[in-house]
Amino acid sequence: MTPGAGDPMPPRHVVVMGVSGSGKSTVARGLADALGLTFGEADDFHPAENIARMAAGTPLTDADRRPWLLALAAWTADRDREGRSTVMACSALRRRYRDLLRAGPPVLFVHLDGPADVVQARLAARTGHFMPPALLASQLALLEPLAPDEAGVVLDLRHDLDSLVHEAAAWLMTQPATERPAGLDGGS
Ligand SMILES: Nc1ncnc2c1ncn2[C@@H]1O[C@H](COP(=O)(O)OP(=O)(O)O)[C@@H](O)[C@H]1O
Ligand SMILES: O=C(O)[C@H](O)[C@@H](O)[C@H](O)[C@H](O)COP(=O)(O)O
Repeated sequence: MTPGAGDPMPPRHVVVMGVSGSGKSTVARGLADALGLTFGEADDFHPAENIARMAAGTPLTDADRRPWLLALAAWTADRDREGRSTVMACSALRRRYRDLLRAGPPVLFVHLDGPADVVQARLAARTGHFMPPALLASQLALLEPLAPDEAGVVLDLRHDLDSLVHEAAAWLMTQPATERPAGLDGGS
């Protein structure tokens, strides 16, 4: 595999996770820019029906999410085959969702966590996004924090963007290359 620009090591894959409004997209973009990683926005992978459902104030079901999560894992596997490291903004609220995201190449998680009132205020101030602030309660109810056996770190979403990017990048530097399952072909 040929490493891409700014990619001295084998490809690595990061998912910035958290509830809607936690700052995933902002931090993931910042991290991608800082480290020269390929950025992915999970919102862009939702079929139109999922977007319409959320915009109408109805939380997605696990069945709604499954094909979406599989498409995200396939995108990561494709970039991996190209030798590109990635960072994706994806809610990844439940362990079973993260298991689907981990189905191909290994994935490291950066969970942006913090008080609901801070997130609620951010959602109330955010414009031009399909996700209604009222869905935050369902997202918080669904959220399963990273378990000790999941490769990841929890960062305080109240920190400013530069700090969060530095914290995430510093943590990534401490992570050894993850062992890959024998015969890994990127999940296809
Ligand atoms: N660290 C931060 N500090 C202050 N505001 C932030 C921070 N990160 C994101 N925001 C703002 O909060 C809102 C939600 O961020 P966004 O990245 O869209 O969250 P998500 O992708 O998790 O839904 C946006 O308006 C964004 O500009
Ligand atoms: O699984 C879900 O319920 C959705 O994917 C949701 O978690 C996601 O957060 C929305 O796409 C809103 O987009 P933002 O998270 O960017 O607000």
